[in-house]
Amino acid sequence: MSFLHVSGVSVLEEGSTILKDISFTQQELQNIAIAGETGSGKSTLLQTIAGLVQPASGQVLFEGEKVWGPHDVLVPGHAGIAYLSQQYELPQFLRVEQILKYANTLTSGEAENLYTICRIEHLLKRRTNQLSGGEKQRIALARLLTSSPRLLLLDEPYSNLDVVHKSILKEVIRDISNSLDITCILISHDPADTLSWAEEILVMKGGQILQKGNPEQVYTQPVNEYAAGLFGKYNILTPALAQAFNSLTNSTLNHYNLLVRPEHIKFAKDKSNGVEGKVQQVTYYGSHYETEVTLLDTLLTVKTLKNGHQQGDKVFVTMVMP
Ligand SMILES: Nc1ncnc2c1ncn2[C@@H]1O[C@H](COP(=O)(O)OP(=O)(O)OP(=O)(O)O)[C@@H](O)[C@H]1O
Repeated sequence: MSFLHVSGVSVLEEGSTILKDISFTQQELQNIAIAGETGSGKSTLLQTIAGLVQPASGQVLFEGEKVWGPHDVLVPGHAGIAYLSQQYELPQFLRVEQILKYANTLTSGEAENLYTICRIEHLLKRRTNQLSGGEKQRIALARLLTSSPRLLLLDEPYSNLDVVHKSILKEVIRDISNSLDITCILISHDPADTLSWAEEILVMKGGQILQKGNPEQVYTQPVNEYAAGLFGKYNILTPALAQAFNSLTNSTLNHYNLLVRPEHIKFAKDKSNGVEGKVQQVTYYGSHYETEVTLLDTLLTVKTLKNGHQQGDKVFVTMVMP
């Protein structure tokens, strides 16, 4: 039995199809991330899993039992599933400890442990109007977790957070899985959040799952330009360039490999191991350089740690298979 089994879920709103035939499974403690452009249906999918949106067809099974939609039950939602919305709200001007006390069904030891995991022990005496956005969000999260859910759905938790609060929240989310044994599904626009955290990534477009795979698969073998673009810069190899690289590297590029990440393009010593090109521009990004090179009428981006080139240089370029 899967922990979560979503099968053939479609959602209609105002006559439009918002989700179309979504199916996937999640094992307990498996980290799943959802990526996709704005309006691709990510939030609607999480809300349907949580029992907050009614599917027109298909079903969600959580721990083997059907999650009923809002049309089927008096109080929408499922006791074992918590959904942290992008628009979470905290009551105004109350002390944090009061807010948490109302929701709390934990023993005092369990509650203390939860506040430590959420990094909010030092905030309990504050009023909600004396908190930063990141602190408010961790309190909203702690409040959800006081009901001891087994599945936590995080809807873009990192948007609007500065670097410091984002890195605190990343640690909190890891501890929630590791120490509290809560399984998570997370939506994020930032590839750095999803690639480093997820065991499986669902790529959504137009209400459908376009690609499903582990981070290495979706990063190095995107099914199309849309999927490639969600996880960073990419080059498109023309058939002529693919053929030239094939003969240099003794490999056979299939259609997946025609979308190539800049770090998989390398400079070579001479024409015996590289295709001749001309440097158009070198840009510094702090952690690396990106060099734009034209070769065989195609503009490619090469990512390197050091820079040894300038505009107009003749260079030789090859490819490493990811
Ligand atoms: N209740 C509703 N009635 C009508 N249309 C809706 C409703 N809820 C969502 N939609 C539409 O469904 C589509 C998917 O919305 P959803 O919020 O799930 O996308 P998303 O991928 O989460 O977007 P974002 O990244 O901007 O949050 C959008 O075009 C949205 O306008």
